[in-house]
Amino acid sequence: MKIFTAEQLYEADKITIKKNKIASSDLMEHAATQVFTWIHSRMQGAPVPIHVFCGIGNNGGDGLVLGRHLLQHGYKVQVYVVNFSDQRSEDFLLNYNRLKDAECWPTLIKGEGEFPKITKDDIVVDAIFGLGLNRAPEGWVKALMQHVNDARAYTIAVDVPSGLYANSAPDDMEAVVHANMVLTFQAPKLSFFLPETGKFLQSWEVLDIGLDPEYLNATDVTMQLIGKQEVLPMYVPRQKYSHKGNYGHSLIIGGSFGKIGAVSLAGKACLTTGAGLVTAYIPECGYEILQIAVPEVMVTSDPGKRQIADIKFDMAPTVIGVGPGMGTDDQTRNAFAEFIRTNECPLVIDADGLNILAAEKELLESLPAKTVLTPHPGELERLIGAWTDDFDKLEKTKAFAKKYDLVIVVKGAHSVTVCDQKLYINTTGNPGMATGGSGDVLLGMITGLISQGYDPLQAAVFGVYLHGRAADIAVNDTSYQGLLASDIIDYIGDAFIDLFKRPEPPVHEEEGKHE
Ligand SMILES: NC(=O)C1=CN([C@@H]2O[C@H](COP(=O)(O)OP(=O)(O)OC[C@H]3O[C@@H](n4cnc5c(N)ncnc54)[C@H](OP(=O)(O)O)[C@@H]3O)[C@@H](O)[C@H]2O)[C@@H](O)CC1
Ligand SMILES: Nc1ncnc2c1ncn2[C@@H]1O[C@H](COP(=O)(O)OP(=O)(O)O)[C@@H](O)[C@H]1O
Ligand SMILES: [K+]
Repeated sequence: MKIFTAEQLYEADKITIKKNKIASSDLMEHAATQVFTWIHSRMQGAPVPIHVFCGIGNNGGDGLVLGRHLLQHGYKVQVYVVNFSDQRSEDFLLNYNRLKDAECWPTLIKGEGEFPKITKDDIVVDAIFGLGLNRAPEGWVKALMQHVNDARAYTIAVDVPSGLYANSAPDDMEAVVHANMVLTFQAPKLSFFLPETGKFLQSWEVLDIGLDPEYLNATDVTMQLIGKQEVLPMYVPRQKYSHKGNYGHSLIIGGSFGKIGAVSLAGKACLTTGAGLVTAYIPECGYEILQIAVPEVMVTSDPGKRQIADIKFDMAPTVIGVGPGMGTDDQTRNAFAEFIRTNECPLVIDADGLNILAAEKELLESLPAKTVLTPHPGELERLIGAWTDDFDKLEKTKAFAKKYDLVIVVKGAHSVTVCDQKLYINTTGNPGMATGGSGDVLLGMITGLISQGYDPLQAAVFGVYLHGRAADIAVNDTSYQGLLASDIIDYIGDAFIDLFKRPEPPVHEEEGKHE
């Protein structure tokens, strides 16, 4: 799914109005009616008090339209105008008058003494600020937002939680509405997926408000949300007459005394994702451990007993995954540096491989084009330096990826793959994955996909998707707490099968009956 910037959405707005010869108020009516339908289909007329807070721009206008529909359907609704300015947008005014014609007089809020009482069993609709926010809300407006947050009522934000920008960090983290649900127009916004801003919402849904599909299809975006629809076209089926030689030979380099498990996880994940052959290159101490732990993986041992000391192997791998459990001992560091200087094979690098690269930045110049790096935030910071906020982090990662021609997977709740100035934001995965070893599994999976012929960007995007999806299926059996990295491997097969499952048809109230 495409993620548009606020500017692109404003442009789509204009084009839709012009092309369809409609008034902007028609678009507002349509958009806000979708919000109404969403709420109405869930509340079914329940007499729960609904507080609709409207700003004075078009986001507020949406709130007024919604208020009118709720009222006309008999809901217990109170509409407030958050009067932070005496200006009003044209469509706000139009809908203000329509609301009055429907015999509803919104309450004007002009200061702190005028905040309404909200209980936690009420419903709040936040239509204070939308995409037009251009500075931090201050004074009593900020206090009102905090009043809403303190009430802990179920809060539905229209388009965006007020105080949040679509594609930059809020100026004041205290001046943002916390939304249980965001009903966002036409496309999700980048800020929904980054840790510092995503925390302001629990869930989101896109409402199709009918913006011009031709414009939306033709407009190039630099950000994409990656779900099943996006990865399915990447999937390459297995051929009937193929043999293991068709699916590549992966080499996994890593491990040290006490951390052989990291290689065993990566090697097994690599095979389970479909690599034809996998060899592990590890220090001598891990030889028997690995042979016993994963019999399908072949093992070559390094001359170093407890850590890698000199990376030399007698084979021609299709791809090399390097770093898990490797350590950063001086000997290992020298061996890794020498390996990077002479290597020409495609690479996927994680963990200590990244730490050594961060300490010896000149090595970055020797990486093959489109080498995949999979840093967690700590490793990323060592590589690219500190950032001011999540958006700055992505900009810096883009610049770094461009400079060295890399594919970088910024790992997190929504892992973001960065390549050629574009962002691919993953939608699968869950907090159960915050457990030791899950990154090793990811390295193995991406390596396994490159081994089979996926290009590095596709391997990263598809690998991150499958990794998260496997964990999402696994937690049905394991719980979040009980999920281990090895469980993710056990469910990789289910994640592949799931690619071809259609969503269940909606169930009617009569249990078990499908439409
Ligand atoms: N795009 C679409 O497809 C469609 C969009 N629609 C809806 O329009 C929404 C965008 O509406 P919008 O442009 O009128 O901006 P909105 O967020 O209501 O408010 C801006 C107002 O607030 C002010 N202001 C800003 N920051 C401030 C601050 N910190 N503290 C105080 N004031 C501040 C600013 O004025 P200023 O003071 O800067 O002169 C301005 O008056 C969008 O999110 C969606 O809900 C749908 O109806 C139809 C289809
Ligand atoms: N809260 C979360 N939601 C979704 N995915 C997560 C979450 N926490 C961690 N992950 C995923 O788990 C993996 C953790 O990797 P990493 O930190 O390198 O772990 P380790 O070093 O223990 O192997 C990443 O792919 C990350 O995206
Ligand atoms: K809002």
